[in-house]
Amino acid sequence: MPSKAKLVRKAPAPVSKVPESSTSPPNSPNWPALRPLLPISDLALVPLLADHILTIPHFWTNSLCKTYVTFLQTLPLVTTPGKPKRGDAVRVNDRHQIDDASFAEHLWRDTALKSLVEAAVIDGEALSATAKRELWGGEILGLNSNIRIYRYSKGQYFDQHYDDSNPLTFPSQNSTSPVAARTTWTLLLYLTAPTTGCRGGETVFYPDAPSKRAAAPAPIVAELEVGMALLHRHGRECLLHEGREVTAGEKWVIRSDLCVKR
Ligand SMILES: O=C(O)CCC(=O)C(=O)O
Ligand SMILES: [Fe+2]
Repeated sequence: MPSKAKLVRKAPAPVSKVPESSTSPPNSPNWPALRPLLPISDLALVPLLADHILTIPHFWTNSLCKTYVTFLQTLPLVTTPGKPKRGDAVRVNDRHQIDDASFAEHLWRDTALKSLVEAAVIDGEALSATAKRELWGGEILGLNSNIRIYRYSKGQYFDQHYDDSNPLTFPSQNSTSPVAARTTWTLLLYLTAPTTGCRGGETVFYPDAPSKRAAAPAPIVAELEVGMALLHRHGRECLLHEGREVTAGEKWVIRSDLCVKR
């Protein structure tokens, strides 16, 4: 007979999840914990186009991205209906959209995002309070609770478009009444890249020509990198942009927006 000790099974290690809060919707997914992450000292805002496009390489680690792709595959994704509404860009991908203020808050506070955005050190220079307000479009509150998950498979893409700034109400930290807010920058977090077998899918920006007669500047290509976050200004100052067609593998993206006080 086996000894008692041998029969005692080790309890499975608890899977730590993003803790639920009162701001989780009833159908909130069981988001995996946001770790491992690199220390903030290893991360920085890197301009791709000054004042318009900033990236944070290695914002999420490869292993966290892998955990998320596995998890996100279990969510119900909706394939874009073939014909867009009038005025809407052609988006051909599979999407899961959820209003989840709790997850948005974790993505903001439990990662380096809040610190990097609030510190706004760009090219080694810390912006003044005024320059920060100008850059972010106001007093920063956090991330839009409207979380969008995109999966692009071979042949899928997001055609050229501009992202709108949207008015919304933001859950308040210290008072019960929500704060009037608006979105000012798009956040894209890439979970896959050529290193995971995804080809194509780059986000490409088309800056306006400086004058009618001037030639259009060269497009700016954000190459996919696993765990890289990209922020770009949207609303009135949004650059025309697209998600190029994926030609192999899958492109996975988490999208939210930076919100400021209205
Ligand atoms: O997937 C991309 O690269 C672009 C996504 C995008 O433009 C959007 O969500 O508005
Ligand atoms: Fe967009």
